[in-house]
Amino acid sequence: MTATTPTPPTAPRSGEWPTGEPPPSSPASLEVLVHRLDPGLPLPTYAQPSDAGADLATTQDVTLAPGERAIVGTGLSIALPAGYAAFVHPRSGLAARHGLTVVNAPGTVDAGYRGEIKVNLINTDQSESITLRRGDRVAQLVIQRVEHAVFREVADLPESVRGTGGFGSTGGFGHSSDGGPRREDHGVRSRS
Ligand SMILES: O=c1ccn([C@H]2C[C@H](O)[C@@H](COP(=O)(O)OP(=O)(O)OP(=O)(O)O)O2)c(=O)[nH]1
Repeated sequence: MTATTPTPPTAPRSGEWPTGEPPPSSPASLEVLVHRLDPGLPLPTYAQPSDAGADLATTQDVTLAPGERAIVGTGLSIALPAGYAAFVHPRSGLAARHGLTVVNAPGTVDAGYRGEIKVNLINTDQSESITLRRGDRVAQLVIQRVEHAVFREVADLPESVRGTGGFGSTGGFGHSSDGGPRREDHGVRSRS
């Protein structure tokens, strides 16, 4: 038998997928058990093969007045493998067009949760109501691996470049690294 010499990997060019191949058109798949509490509604659906979020539909009609919240059902319960969580995110289009978002974005669905996935919606528009009909796609579910930390208490933490600088410590709207004058946000006030 002739020994084959393994082909050395070619170094990826800048911007290229590391193997030299085009990137996969869809992410690696994970089997997630799903139970339809409302068989009239679809399973979570990825609108495009490479989407991170699978759309979730509301089980009920609801009208949200400006500033109003509502918890809607999705008719779905799932069993995630241990080490995963699902996150209920808003849909960008509804947020941009109507101000519809998720109050607790992203909502966290724990691996052990077997109840119905619910969506806590809020209409942030100041003047327009929004009416959602049963079956409308109101949110998206992103499934991710999560780590469980082992919290090890120490007297001092290792140093870092940011250190203890928190909210706004790198400046206002201006870029902090371009050497130019920074546009600070002194004039910006949040409404109370
Ligand atoms: O947008 C969401 C967020 C949560 N849940 C469900 C799944 C989750 O596992 C459970 C509890 O959520 P979370 O832990 O965020 O809520 P909590 O207020 O901390 O409640 P708990 O004391 O039950 O942990 O509620 C949803 O259906 N939708």
